[in-house]
Amino acid sequence: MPPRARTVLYLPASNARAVEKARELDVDAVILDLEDAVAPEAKDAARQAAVEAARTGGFLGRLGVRVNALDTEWGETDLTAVADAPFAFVVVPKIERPDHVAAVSGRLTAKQALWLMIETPHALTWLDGIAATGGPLEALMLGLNDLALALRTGPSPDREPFKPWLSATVAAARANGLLAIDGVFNRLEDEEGLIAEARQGRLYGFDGKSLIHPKQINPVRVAFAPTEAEAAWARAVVAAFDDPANAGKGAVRAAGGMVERLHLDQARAILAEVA
Ligand SMILES: CC(C)(COP(=O)(O)OP(=O)(O)OC[C@H]1O[C@@H](n2cnc3c(N)ncnc32)[C@H](O)[C@@H]1OP(=O)(O)O)[C@@H](O)C(=O)NCCC(=O)NCCSC(=O)C[C@H](O)C(=O)O
Ligand SMILES: [Mg+2]
Repeated sequence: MPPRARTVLYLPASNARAVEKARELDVDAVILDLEDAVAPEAKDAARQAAVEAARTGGFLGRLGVRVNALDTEWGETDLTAVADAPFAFVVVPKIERPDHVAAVSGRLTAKQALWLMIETPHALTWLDGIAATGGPLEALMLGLNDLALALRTGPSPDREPFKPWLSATVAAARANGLLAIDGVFNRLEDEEGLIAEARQGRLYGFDGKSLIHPKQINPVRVAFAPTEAEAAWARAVVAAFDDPANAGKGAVRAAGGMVERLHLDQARAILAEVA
């Protein structure tokens, strides 16, 4: 079972204050960014700061690092440095094809998982092959800022142009036992919009969402947790199958509808999330 990843917080590894703050934040995962959040002139210092932060430890969430794309001048140095540090996972951006994944997988330590950003048109066309590469691969993360740019999509309140890719990413992740992490929400002051987008992501099947600010943590954690109605449904399903009158039945009545044993598994999964 992959680890919980409802709340995944990015921060620039070059921002010492944010790194310090991230240690006390109750998130499922923290990603120290070496890529887009770090200016070119700060790349070397950020890499060093990330490695030091990992060695010092003390983060409540699992600690990951996002390296620069492997075809940039920093990618190779980043990968060598972070593979030598105690990061639980390494995020690689701008992956385009399955053979790119194989080149990275062999560079990580046995304890490091690999998370891949799906954020280029090529990655969309190679999605199934990328997701099936196995090895240390643990998660697919959508990079919707880069995708919007590359696909030339326009703004849409409901992420209309991305809907096929939201579904395809979740399907590729599910088919390969991976986590599916939704993209970031850029509008820092729009909590209502953040909640709506997080709920949409959960509806599409994502395990969690990428975050860029501490104030996004709580709304997203709540949006990804089972609702009271879902928990009530799950309790009713479990109770129905526990009822001796239903012993040996595959399909029974519960919560006003028909449920089968597959729903019992779903109900147990929901109750495990509530706990
Ligand atoms: C977006 C920000 C630049 C905003 O910064 P700022 O206005 O300075 O923040 P605040 O003053 O509101 O900060 C309040 C306190 O919280 C700390 N803080 C802020 N952000 C973070 C964070 N992400 N993690 C931890 N702590 C954070 C501040 O230090 C303040 O602390 P204190 O001094 O104690 O009050 C900034 O939030 C930021 O840099 N966010 C992260 C940006 C980032 O990492 N981007 C890269 C990943 S997203 C991406 O690339 C998407 C993908 O690739 C795609 O293509 O879509
Ligand atoms: Mg990106």
